[in-house]
Amino acid sequence: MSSFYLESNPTPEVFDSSQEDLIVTNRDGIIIKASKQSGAHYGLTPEELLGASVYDLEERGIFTPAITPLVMKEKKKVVLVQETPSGSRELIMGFPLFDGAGDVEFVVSYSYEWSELLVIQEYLDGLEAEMASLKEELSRLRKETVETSGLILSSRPSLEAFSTGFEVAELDVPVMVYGEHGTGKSTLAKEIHKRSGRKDQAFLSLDCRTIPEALFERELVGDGREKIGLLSVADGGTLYLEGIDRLPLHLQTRLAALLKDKEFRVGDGPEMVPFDVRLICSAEGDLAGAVKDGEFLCELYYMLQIVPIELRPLMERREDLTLLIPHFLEVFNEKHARERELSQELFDALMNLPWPGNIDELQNVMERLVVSGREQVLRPDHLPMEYRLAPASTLSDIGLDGRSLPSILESVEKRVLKIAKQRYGTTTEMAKQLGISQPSVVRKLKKYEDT
Ligand SMILES: Nc1ncnc2c1ncn2[C@@H]1O[C@H](COP(=O)(O)OP(=O)(O)OP(=O)(O)O)[C@@H](O)[C@H]1O
Repeated sequence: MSSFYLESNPTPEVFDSSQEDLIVTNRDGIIIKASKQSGAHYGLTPEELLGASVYDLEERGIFTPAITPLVMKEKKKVVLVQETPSGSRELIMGFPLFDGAGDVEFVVSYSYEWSELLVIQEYLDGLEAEMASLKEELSRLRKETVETSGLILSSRPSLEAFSTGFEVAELDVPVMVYGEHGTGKSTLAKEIHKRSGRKDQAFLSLDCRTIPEALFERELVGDGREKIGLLSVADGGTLYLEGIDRLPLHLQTRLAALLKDKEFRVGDGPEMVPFDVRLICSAEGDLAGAVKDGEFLCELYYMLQIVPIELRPLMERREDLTLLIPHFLEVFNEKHARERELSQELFDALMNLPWPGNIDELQNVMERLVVSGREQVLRPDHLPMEYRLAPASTLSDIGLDGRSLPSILESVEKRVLKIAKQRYGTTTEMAKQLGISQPSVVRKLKKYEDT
């Protein structure tokens, strides 16, 4: 029941000055107030309406039908369409006004001419068309963001990783992407989505490394009020969970339950909402090892580890690096309207840096190079300070006086190891580049650690 209660006067001052078509009737159906605009649609003046009975007007075919009896009966707002004697159509809304005992004492009716509504309809149609074109634009933009053009896949490890991803893209199975920070895990996830049957739906990411624990579940399922969960927004699409290995155990349990049930409860409501989302996850660490150490839930591991793909560090993808350097030079030259070139020395230096931050780090250094200085040809000394390698030692730097050959060779070995560590980052790569075994590299590093 509507709750308009009548305090005293049902027809305040504002009613008399109203430009709208308003009529007030009492509970007997007698019109006790009629605004200046009322009656025009029925071919009557407001004065002719005042004191008339709506039942009479209905019988005379003027109000077809009258709204007051319906509001009296329903005791709530009623909306209907009237045919007027002139043949026009009116949309009428009637509201009850109640007395202190809760009975309908007056009925206020308000009418709009159909043609006015047509204007509103036209406006709504316009809005709808605008919405449709915005939706189209959004989906185009979404596709564009996902379409990461300019992929460089030249080394065997990256070719293998991406082609596995492309092969399984169409299969509706979870994918687990392993790799260090900045190796291209989210790029691969987007490529898989783009090539899957879900490509026209959303691709959303959630970074498990940075999301506060207390917000994780709310982020996924929403709160039933203002927050819509990712599982709803990405329904039919793909959800990329970054750094799943950093998710605390109790949230892993929650995630496993959600994935098992394929439905969730929003807020405190009784309703269970099903979802259909393909998961792609990434991890920097070794998940199998984490399972063994009791740090990763075995059940969740088996749910996610269907297609594991590994992206190797950039340092082990030299063929990619050779192309990524000129690629980013071109990208940033264009972005900053520069025409920088790389000297061969700088190119060699870039090729020999260890890039622990992988492609992200390379990208950052390339942008810094392009925007720094004024010279067109960039040299190694244009590199940010922390990337400039100490000049290679020459034998003349090594003190020979009074030293035995083994002691001099040890000094040389120590320097070589220091540079190799800086350049290649991992002991595996150092071993590969220096042509010795990895345990031998570890042993030598240990030997020179304290000297
Ligand atoms: N094969 C590639 N060719 C060209 N650019 C690439 C390639 N792979 C990744 N990139 C670019 O490298 C940057 C890092 O990639 P991405 O964000 O996918 O790495 P990530 O492993 O997901 O990083 P993080 O662990 O920090 O989330 C991005 O700017 C991306 O566009």
